[in-house]
Amino acid sequence: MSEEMSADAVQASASDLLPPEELERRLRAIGEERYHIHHPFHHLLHGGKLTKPQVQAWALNRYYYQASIPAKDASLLARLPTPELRREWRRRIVDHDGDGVHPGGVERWLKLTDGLGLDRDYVTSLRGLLPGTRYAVDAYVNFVRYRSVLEAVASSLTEMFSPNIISQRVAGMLRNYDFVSEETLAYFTPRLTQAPQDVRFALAYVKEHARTREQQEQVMDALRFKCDLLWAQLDALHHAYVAPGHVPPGAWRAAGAAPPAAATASAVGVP
Ligand SMILES: O=C(O)c1cc(C(=O)O)c2c(n1)C(=O)C(=O)c1cc(C(=O)O)[nH]c1-2
Repeated sequence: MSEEMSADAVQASASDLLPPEELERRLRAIGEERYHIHHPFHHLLHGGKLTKPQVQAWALNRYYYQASIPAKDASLLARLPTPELRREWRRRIVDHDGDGVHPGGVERWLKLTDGLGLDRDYVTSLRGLLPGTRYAVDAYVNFVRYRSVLEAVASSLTEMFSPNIISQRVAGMLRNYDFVSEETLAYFTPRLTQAPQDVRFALAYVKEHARTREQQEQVMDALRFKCDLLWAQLDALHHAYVAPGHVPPGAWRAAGAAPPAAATASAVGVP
């Protein structure tokens, strides 16, 4: 009997709507736990522990994230029901794509890959991407395309935590690497003001539009999903370029790096 009652109590609390401030508190707690600021690759990057080719690999792979953001925002824009919402979301696309006069984030990211000595045509061809990068980024674009508008908006909320990671990354990289400069890292400067603006809107939206406990859970799950896909991108980089150093066939390798074992074997006639 008492067991049944406690099951009922659990059921009742699961269906209780959280006050919006409590939803926000839980969202922030998800970031505290799961954001990629805790990933070992991030610590190596800003701590100056990576070689230039490893930093090049990061920039090359992350280009795909940057280039895909406006595509995911455009697919959401098409589903937004009011001019006010569309105007807000359109601003994000301009932030990334530029307006034809002022460069946007994608172009600024290419300044970073240029500055690191990567060939622009090769970067934008996406030929050197890690499979893990491709799958993680595509999962984000598809999530936004196929889930509810509420979940799609919620999945952008990792930006609540991005000013911290960006500040740490930029300060650390400028201090620790002689091959980067303020100019090559200029991508990040506008993000420090754009991200909080994006977040103000997205957070207010989910707090207002998650009207059932189930929807609030969906919002939290969307943020977990997004944290995971950012994490998975750094996992892929770490596995390929730090340890154990298994670069997948076809993925970018530093000039002069050893070819894959299979290629070496076949070159000397070993089956
Ligand atoms: O540097 C970072 O670690 C980082 C993280 C994130 C994020 O948390 O999703 C974004 C960005 N940067 C970023 O530059 C950016 O334009 C961006 C857009 C979005 C989004 O989900 O719409 N996230 C992020």
